[in-house]
Amino acid sequence: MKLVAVGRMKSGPERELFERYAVRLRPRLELVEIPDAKGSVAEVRRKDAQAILAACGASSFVVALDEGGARPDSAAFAGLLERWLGGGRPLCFVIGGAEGLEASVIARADATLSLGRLTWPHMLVRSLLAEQLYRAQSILSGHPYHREARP
Ligand SMILES: C[S@@+](CC[C@H](N)C(=O)[O-])C[C@H]1O[C@@H](n2cnc3c(N)ncnc32)[C@H](O)[C@@H]1O
Repeated sequence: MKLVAVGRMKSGPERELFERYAVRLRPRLELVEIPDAKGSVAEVRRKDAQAILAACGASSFVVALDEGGARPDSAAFAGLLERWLGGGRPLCFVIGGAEGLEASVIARADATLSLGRLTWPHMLVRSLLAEQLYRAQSILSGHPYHREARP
């Protein structure tokens, strides 16, 4: 699995939180960071989009993290992840930068994923995604990390 994300994560609490979950993931999660682009909002989004889609590759199953995307609960996300991994195409998650994702990325994406309607800082989205991937993996393997306590 690959995570293509805009910006470089410095060492510190955000990186530690991401790595806490990322190191436990199987298959491994390869992080590909796209350097911040310069220019107008439209230019930044276009440059980001080109770099993101090139990093994912033409044959990948692309999942774009987007506030307006699909909102599965964690159990449903685990089911989706199982299906995506079993689909035979390289799986590539995508997180935009401060200016967000260009519409071309959403259009190219094979699936979208929302972490709720609130806007999260893009560096934090990496950690949230890594945690949900770990939770999904735990659900699929029957590991007690995920507790289904709601009635
Ligand atoms: C700071 S946000 C960009 C906000 C920007 N104004 C926009 O309209 O997209 C940076 C990236 O984090 C991700 N992101 C932020 N909040 C999210 C959420 N609630 N669900 C899914 N992805 C989110 C998206 O990939 C977004 O492109």
